[in-house]
Amino acid sequence: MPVKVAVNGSGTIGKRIVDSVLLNKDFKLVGVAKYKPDYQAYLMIEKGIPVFVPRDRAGEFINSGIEPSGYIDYLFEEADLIYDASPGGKGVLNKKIYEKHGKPVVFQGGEDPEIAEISYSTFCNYSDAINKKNVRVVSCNTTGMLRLLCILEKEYGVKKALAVIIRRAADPKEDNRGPVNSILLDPPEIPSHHGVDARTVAPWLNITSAAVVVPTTLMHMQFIEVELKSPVKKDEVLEVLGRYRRFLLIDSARTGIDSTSKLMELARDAGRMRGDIYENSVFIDTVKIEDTRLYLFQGIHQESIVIPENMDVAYAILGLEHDQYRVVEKTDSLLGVGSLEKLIKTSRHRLKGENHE
Ligand SMILES: NC(=O)C1=CN([C@@H]2O[C@H](COP(=O)(O)OP(=O)(O)OC[C@H]3O[C@@H](n4cnc5c(N)ncnc54)[C@H](O)[C@@H]3O)[C@@H](O)[C@H]2O)C=CC1
Ligand SMILES: O=C(OP(=O)(O)O)[C@H](O)COP(=O)(O)O
Repeated sequence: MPVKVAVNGSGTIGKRIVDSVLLNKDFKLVGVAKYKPDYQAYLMIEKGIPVFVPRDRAGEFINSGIEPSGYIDYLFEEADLIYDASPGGKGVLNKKIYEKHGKPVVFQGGEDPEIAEISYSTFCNYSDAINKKNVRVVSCNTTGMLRLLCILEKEYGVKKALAVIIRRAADPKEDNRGPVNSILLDPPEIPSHHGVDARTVAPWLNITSAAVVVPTTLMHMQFIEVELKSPVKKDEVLEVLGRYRRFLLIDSARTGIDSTSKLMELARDAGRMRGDIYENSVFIDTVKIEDTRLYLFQGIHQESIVIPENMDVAYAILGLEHDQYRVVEKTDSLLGVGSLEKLIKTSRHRLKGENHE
């Protein structure tokens, strides 16, 4: 029997969770909670997705020509698992409603860590999430940092890390946010919330982070410096990251991809849904090793990077699978994680005139 899933909120993250649930035969989407009768609601109805609405707003939907499938409380009652994809800070209010229904919930990174029993990132603490009632998937930048740092910890041990994060100002749809022509310290002190948040998942991690916001909507960019417990070679590190499909290794010299805009174009040209990049985009020419010290730049597509982890965590919460690697394999194959890597490698071989048959 597939697990019945409800999604509360259908903005940047919620709509992507909906699509990942629809791809997965282990899950059945009961429906989505919508709060405004906007074009997104029409689109969902067109796609056959049941839309549930607040009791006091049902009239607005019906007057706009949208026939809801029911009220939101019914959606939560029917579900085995709820995804909260509400605007940051609203999840804590929603939690009181979820508690009445007694269903497990996946919260997002815009909530405070206290909202859930644990904060989560698959490569760091999958097994801690098994059979938990409430789990919080950390935010996009923290997810990108933790994927890298938890793998490096496992392979080499991490002594210390620094993350300097160049944040996108807003998502592409958010025409109400700035800054314009500015570089904003976010916050105007060190550390930024990212390092602190990473330690809610990986308390062993000695990390400092700093962040600025710049006027772009496409992606975040992170400069990471890590001091490892043992010396490494660049090829070894790249081989390790390559084993995990959630890293897209970009060879800028050969592919010409040296910016977030070219990365986005690659994803769109490759036919990724919405042009999403679920992987950490690691620029391999920036991977520099000095004995035990490693430096690199990685691009993080904020709209989609947390979707694989949101999918993985359902298997842990519901106790469906105890082996994180089997879960990652399933999620990655459903979302096509790793497919861009193949594309880049193939074109690289073609550039070198090698036979890739
Ligand atoms: N947008 C991003 O780059 C990322 C966002 N996150 C986190 O994901 C969460 C959702 O963010 P976005 O999708 O960007 O927000 P969003 O603003 O794009 O979407 C939020 C959705 O929730 C709906 N909503 C409004 N009131 C609600 C309520 N009381 N309960 C449930 N839903 C309600 C809105 O109508 C909208 O559809 C936040 O915690 C955010 O911090 C995490 C990673 C990346
Ligand atoms: O979770 C995010 O960023 P973060 O990891 O820097 O906190 C998302 O890009 C949301 O950021 P926002 O709070 O600027 O909308």
